[in-house]
Amino acid sequence: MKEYWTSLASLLGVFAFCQSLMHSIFPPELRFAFLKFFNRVFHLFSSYCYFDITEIDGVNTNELYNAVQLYLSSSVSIAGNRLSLTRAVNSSSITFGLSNNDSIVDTFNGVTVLWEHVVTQRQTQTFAWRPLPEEKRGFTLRIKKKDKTLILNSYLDYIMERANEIRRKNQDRLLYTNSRGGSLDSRGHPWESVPFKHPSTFETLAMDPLKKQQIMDDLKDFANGQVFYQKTGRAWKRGYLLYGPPGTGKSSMIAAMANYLGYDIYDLELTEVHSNSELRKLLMKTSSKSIIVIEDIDCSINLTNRKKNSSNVSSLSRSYYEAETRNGSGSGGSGEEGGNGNNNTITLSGLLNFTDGLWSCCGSERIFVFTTNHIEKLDPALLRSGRMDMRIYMSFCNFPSLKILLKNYLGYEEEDVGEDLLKEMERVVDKAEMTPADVSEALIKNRRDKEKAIRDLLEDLKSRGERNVKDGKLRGGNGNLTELEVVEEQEKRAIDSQNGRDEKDHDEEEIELEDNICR
Ligand SMILES: Nc1ncnc2c1ncn2[C@@H]1O[C@H](COP(=O)(O)OP(=O)(O)OP(=O)(O)O)[C@@H](O)[C@H]1O
Ligand SMILES: [Mg+2]
Repeated sequence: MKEYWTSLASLLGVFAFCQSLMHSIFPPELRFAFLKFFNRVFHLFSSYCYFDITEIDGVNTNELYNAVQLYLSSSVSIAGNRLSLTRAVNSSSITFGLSNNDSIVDTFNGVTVLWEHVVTQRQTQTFAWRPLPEEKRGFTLRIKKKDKTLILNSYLDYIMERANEIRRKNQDRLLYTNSRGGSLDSRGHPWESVPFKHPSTFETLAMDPLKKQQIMDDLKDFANGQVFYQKTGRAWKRGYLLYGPPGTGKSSMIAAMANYLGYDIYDLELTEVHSNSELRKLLMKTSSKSIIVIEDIDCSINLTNRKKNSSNVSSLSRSYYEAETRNGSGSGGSGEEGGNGNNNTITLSGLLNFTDGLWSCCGSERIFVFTTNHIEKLDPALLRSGRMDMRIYMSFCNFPSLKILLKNYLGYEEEDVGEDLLKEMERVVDKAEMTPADVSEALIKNRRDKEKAIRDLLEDLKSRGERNVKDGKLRGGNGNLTELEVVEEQEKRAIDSQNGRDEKDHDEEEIELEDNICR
């Protein structure tokens, strides 16, 4: 051991001597050339190669630098003992990072690499369009030469992907709206955004637990389904239709979906969109991993009459034709649209293209959610599978939902309520047809006195149930209208109206055809 130290000291001594000799004998240019040469020889024989990832590339920020910083933050937070902490704008969490000139080892597919965070003082401020930071920051990646192909092909991609995930997790999600009408912001963006902080989650959502689990599984399958969608040649998107009476949790469900998947929400206000092409532009400006929501689709716009009375143009193509000519003239709707006196120039075809056509694939991993209180009013074209992959009926408060609400608002488990009261509630809850919103209100009102809250709620449930039976609102021998019956009834009505419309459309088309032939 002693010998080893002696030889190392003598080697260093020789090196120092050579250096001082160089300083005294050789001019700086020669010294620099020698060092460069020495460096080259060293790299030639070294088994490592190095990659520099600087923070600023020319005058642009290097995205890879930010990605590496974020990526390393996930491993540094566990391993490092001197860390830098940052908190980004729009973020409610803190990110750990490597301190200046610190290094860390990472392993990828069995290959070990070394990252060094290099910070040096910027020497002179060269001319730049924007002031550069005083410090020059960058990462140096050291890898074995034999691993170069693997690293360059997949490691850096992996880092970018992981960084995006971390960014999404750390950053507050955004809620976008197009309420500014067709006007653009200074960056040419048609959407305005605010941080999205809705507290609704699947845990707080009152609905049948089995149905809830089904929806959660469906969402997870979708989010993890990149390979599946690619393999089957389908666009990576999914449509959900939420329907049911007001106050049954449709909007809360959307918030829960966004919180569950970590997606942004685009709340599309159809009445603010003036044409099909504007709709397309809005779609193009949405990001992937997002939920595009059209609430109360039956009220937003008259979308039921896809085919309209027309003189000499096929009605379906007419709706396209109308939209396009109006776009061409640049007007916001001249009044002849659809022949229904409605100034809005969006057509059902435009909307279907938005969710379903080629344009819908200009991003990926997107969910479309439509909500309505009246499924029977919707055009069947909107309901067909592929467009609405899942139709979810949000029902009046039933017993499983009631138990969830009691837990949410009073912190009560079943045993806290008491067996008799619980049975009584179970007996009356379906007949009462109270929405979860009504039940929530009743519980919030008395949340300081939990027993009173339960008593009042039970009274409320009973009196509403009796009233419903008396008014003949409920059907069946015992006056019970089951949730299944409600769903069946609504869907049947929707399908009936589809058949009716199809027949009517068919007749109209035949008349049109005859007219055209005569002409
Ligand atoms: N299923 C539910 N689970 C938990 N809370 C609910 C549920 N349904 C309604 N609520 C409560 O009632 C309020 C209103 O619900 P929400 O806005 O989600 O209903 P909605 O179905 O979207 O109504 P509308 O059809 O009028 O838009 C929510 O703030 C929530 O607190
Ligand atoms: Mg709503």
